[in-house]
Amino acid sequence: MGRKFFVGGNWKCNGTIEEVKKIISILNGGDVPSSDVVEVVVSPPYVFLPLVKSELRPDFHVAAQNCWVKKGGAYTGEISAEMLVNLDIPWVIIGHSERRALLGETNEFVGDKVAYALSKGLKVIACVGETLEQREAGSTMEVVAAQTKAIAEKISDWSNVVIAYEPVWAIGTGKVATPAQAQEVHADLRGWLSSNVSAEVAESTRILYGGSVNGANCKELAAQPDVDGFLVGGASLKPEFIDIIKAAT
Ligand SMILES: CCCS(=O)(=O)CCC(=O)O
Repeated sequence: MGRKFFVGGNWKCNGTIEEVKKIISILNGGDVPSSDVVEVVVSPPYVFLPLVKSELRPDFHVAAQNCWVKKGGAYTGEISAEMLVNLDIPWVIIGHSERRALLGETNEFVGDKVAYALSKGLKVIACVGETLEQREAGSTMEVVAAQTKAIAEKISDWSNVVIAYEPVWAIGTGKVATPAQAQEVHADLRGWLSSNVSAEVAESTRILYGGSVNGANCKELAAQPDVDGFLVGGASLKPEFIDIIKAAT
């Protein structure tokens, strides 16, 4: 059985209710393949989660951009896994590079958060990826394997995990990995899963590409055998997000 194509939209915006409602309207009017062909999940800033959940078309789903885990009884004021469950928000993005770089989220902490979110019944988009310096040093796969290992050490059930490979140097920069670069890392990552987790997990786990995906480059990226979809930034706030969903193969 093939892996269902997955398109996530990460609405990293300082938006207003009016802007969010406009995006919802664009999505609700979009002519896209059925949910049997492509799984669509959009991730607004926390404050808009209930609004998007209530107004978004039923064949699209909602994710939070992070969740906090109860550590020593304190929350950071962000949204917790338990609150997402209470709000009936099924997905959460964990380990985004901006949190790793700016908030010091370590590989182990990301692994703990993935395990905790899964334990509460959430589905997780787990982000991994290297910086430009790490790529130029030739350590891309070493970095991505270590990030994935930290997750693999904390979970046993991968059925609710999607991995998003984000070359940090392509996020919000307009630089995009070439299809060959994306395919190489995705294939190596799938090989790592096969060797270190299981052939079944390697075969069934969707690996998304994220980093300046747009309506112009999505088709060629989607044609790569180990690219199972996208986690889209800026373009997910625009009508071209419908075109990216249509790139589903
Ligand atoms: C894997 C995360 C990708 S993302 O959500 O940061 C969007 C990347 C972009 O800005 O194009």
